Amino acid sequence: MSLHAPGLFITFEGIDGAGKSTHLTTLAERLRRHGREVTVTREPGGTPLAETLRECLLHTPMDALTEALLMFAARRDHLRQVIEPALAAGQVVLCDRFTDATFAYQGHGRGFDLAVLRTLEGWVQTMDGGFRQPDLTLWFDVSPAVAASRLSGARAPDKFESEPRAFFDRVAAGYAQRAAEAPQRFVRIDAHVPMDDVWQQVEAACRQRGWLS
Ligand SMILES: Nc1ncnc2c1ncn2[C@@H]1O[C@H](COP(=O)(O)OP(=O)(O)O)[C@@H](O)[C@H]1O
Ligand SMILES: Cc1cn([C@H]2C[C@H](O)[C@@H](COP(=O)(O)OP(=O)(O)O)O2)c(=O)[nH]c1=O
Repeated sequence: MSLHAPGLFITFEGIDGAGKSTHLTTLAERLRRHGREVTVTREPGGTPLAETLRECLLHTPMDALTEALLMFAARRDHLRQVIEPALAAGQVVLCDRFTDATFAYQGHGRGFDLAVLRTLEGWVQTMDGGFRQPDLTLWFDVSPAVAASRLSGARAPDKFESEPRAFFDRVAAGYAQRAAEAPQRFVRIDAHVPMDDVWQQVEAACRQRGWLS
């Protein structure tokens, strides 16, 4: 019999300014109070190598294939060094973005070939124990106009946040498509509403699965 609860892999997705980081922090606190060990991490990033790649990805212009390859290279290192060991130890891994972001941003935002992304997803997420996908993806769905108003003045925009509104319209449509393709993995969170109401939806998704009481 396992000595600890099974690991859980929960990803947070949505356009910049949707409220992912805010609610990831709250969920981490709640799960810890509920007795779980929680690893909080992010993509691109989460390991020294992946954080180095993040710096390039967020600030250096490059073509869409280069961007997709670096995203997946960072992801492979992150899976091997952080995510898989934490899951094997029975922890909850809360990850700010994962592969759905690559489909939404590089695929739909930049118009890069989705079939190539599917191939890369298959290679990169095949681990010793099988194909790794999140147990749950919380998709913070908010209109690009609302997200932009939340971000304005909040922080200096990076390469992606500097993209025009039309880019974020495509990214948002990309998330909707990924969610429609995997309805058992995705939960749509209506992120237009006040923070407390957003949190209620996150909490409900976790309670339904028995992860919070
Ligand atoms: N539901 C909400 N209503 C109003 N403001 C919000 C809401 N959720 C987050 N914010 C604010 O919007 C900004 C961006 O939130 P953040 O969690 O950093 O988004 P993301 O991680 O998705 O980019 C922050 O200033 C945050 O306080
Ligand atoms: C994981 C990932 C992120 N991104 C982009 C989306 C974000 O604009 C950016 C960094 O994500 P994020 O950490 O959410 O930025 P911030 O710290 O400013 O909130 O990287 C991709 O384009 N593809 C990906 O696969």
